[in-house]
Amino acid sequence: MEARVSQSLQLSSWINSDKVVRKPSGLLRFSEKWNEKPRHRIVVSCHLQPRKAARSDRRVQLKVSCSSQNVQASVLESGCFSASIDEIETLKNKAEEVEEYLDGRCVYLVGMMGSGKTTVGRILAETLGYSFFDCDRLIEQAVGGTTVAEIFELRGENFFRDNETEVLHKLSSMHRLVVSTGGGAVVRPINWRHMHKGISVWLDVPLEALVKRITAEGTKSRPLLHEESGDVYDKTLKRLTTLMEKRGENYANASARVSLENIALKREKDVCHITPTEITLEVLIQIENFLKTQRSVVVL
Ligand SMILES: Nc1ncnc2c1ncn2[C@@H]1O[C@H](COP(=O)(O)OP(=O)(O)O)[C@@H](O)[C@H]1O
Ligand SMILES: O=C(O)C1=C[C@@H](OP(=O)(O)O)[C@@H](O)[C@H](O)C1
Repeated sequence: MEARVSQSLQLSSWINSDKVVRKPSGLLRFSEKWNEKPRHRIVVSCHLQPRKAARSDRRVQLKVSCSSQNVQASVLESGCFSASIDEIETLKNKAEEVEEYLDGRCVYLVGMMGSGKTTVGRILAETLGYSFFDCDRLIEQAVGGTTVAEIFELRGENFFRDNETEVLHKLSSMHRLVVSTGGGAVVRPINWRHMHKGISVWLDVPLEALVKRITAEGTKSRPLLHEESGDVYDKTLKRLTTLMEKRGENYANASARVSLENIALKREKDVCHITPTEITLEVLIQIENFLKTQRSVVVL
């Protein structure tokens, strides 16, 4: 069922769809359900800028929400991002090239908390026609609907990590998934055994940018950030620096690395202005590079 949900999200299949309802506000709404019984439903809302702009300037707000009667709503999550039509086309073309090499293998996004695994993961899944899963949400469900922060507080980090390993184990037997892992999933070698069944990508974001994102969002949902005292920016930076020192080598186990500093250099932009769509494109490029190299090694 998961695969069917994400396939219907492929941009080509819905953006040209006859079922799209156009409203004067510029809102396009597309709703689809499967089977005779309305068990699975997906709603895609797409805001096109109403003004007349050059094609490359027109931006699309994509909002995706999915629900299913037999899968809890938080598994099939909602997301929102903005991209130009040209960017979407470039992403789609790159995804088509990468799919040939990827051959249905899962993609695991790893990286520090706040590195954009969830944001980029959703776009990547949609672009590849894969299903998206967020490990933290799956752990919360496995433990009975409590939040990650509550699990840490009531059951401790080890209990959380055991559940994380179990979730990765289960996901590793599946195909065509993009998985957003928790920032600490890279520490246990057993988790790498599961993730290496697919392709792993490290979203490498400079600490200062991470701190800006996390403090803007609030640190409440991230229990490992509550151990320092003082100003929220300083203590978050301090804690992330310590975690990064411990985990840097672990992240480097990933099949591919996407460095925001490198993207910023390439695009002559500030790191903080690199969009999730630009990062997703780089993820696809790096996956392709890795898989091409792997293929050429096998041929030799
Ligand atoms: N490229 C980006 N530029 C600016 N903010 C971003 C970017 N990617 C993600 N964010 C924001 O950073 C925060 C953390 O992103 P998220 O995807 O939840 O990270 P993770 O899943 O790695 O913890 C969110 O508020 C998100 O909107
Ligand atoms: O870095 C970590 O150890 C953690 C990161 C969190 O996930 P995100 O990376 O999605 O924030 C979550 O798994 C938990 O709070 C522990």
